[in-house]
Amino acid sequence: MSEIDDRAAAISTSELSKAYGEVPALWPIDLEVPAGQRLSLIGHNGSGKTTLIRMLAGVLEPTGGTATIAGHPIGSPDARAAMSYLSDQPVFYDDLSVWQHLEYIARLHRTDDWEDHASSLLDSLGIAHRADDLPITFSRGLKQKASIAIAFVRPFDVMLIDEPFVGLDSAGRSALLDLIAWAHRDGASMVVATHELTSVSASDRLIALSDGQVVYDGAPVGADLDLLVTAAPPDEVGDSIDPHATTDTAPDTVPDGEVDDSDAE
Ligand SMILES: Nc1ncnc2c1ncn2[C@@H]1O[C@H](COP(=O)(O)OP(=O)(O)OP(=O)(O)O)[C@@H](O)[C@H]1O
Repeated sequence: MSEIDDRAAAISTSELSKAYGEVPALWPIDLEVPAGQRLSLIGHNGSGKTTLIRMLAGVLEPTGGTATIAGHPIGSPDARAAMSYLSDQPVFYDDLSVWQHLEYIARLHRTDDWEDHASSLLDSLGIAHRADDLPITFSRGLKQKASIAIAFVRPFDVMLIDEPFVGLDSAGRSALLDLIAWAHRDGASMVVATHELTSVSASDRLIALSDGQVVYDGAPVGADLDLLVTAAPPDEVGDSIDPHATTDTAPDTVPDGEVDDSDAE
């Protein structure tokens, strides 16, 4: 018998949307991700995955709608405290080593006994020997590994992960999959946007986006992943896809000439 999880939903959105100028990047989406769920987000290039993740992370202003993380409005201090965000574009402080990044983030989130956890993260990612180096001097893959360690060193209820496998060697990929599985087993909600379709089957749930609209929301098992990443938006979707309900109106408030407004954390 499964235990009842009475925590607030990991993610809840109501008509959350984003447009750039007159172009909708994400149509209004109503999404409920229960606490503890492991969700994979797939879709073709430009389908809206990063847009959704960045709005949830509180680093990109929505055009319309609302959303919460662990019951807290996105962008609020409580939402940031509950959520760890692993961006697709690693950003580091110029003058901090990997270890100093880990210490800074752990202390910022008042993490006790972080050193052992930090050491084991660096070991599992194979970068313990680079702990005292500046991550800004790293290769793309090493930066990604440092960024993964930083995301996992602090406590979180929800982790938002965008394209985490880019640049990773097979050992790094496998270490990351282990970390995601470990955090999920520990009760965290994991949302992973990815083109790495082989990683999807371990999820509880799969959502596919196409041109900013949900074209599939269901179990990963049995889903035709190759078809889903090339699927047209709902009004053109074929019978083999189970389209999820979306609104058929474009985002209502469209700011003029808006550009992506952040990488700031
Ligand atoms: N700063 C921006 N200004 C204008 N349009 C943007 C901006 N950022 C994203 N877009 C557009 O929003 C749409 C969704 O982009 P998004 O980055 O969310 O896609 P994605 O699914 O993450 O793509 P990829 O798989 O290539 O990472 C695309 O059409 C993209 O061109």
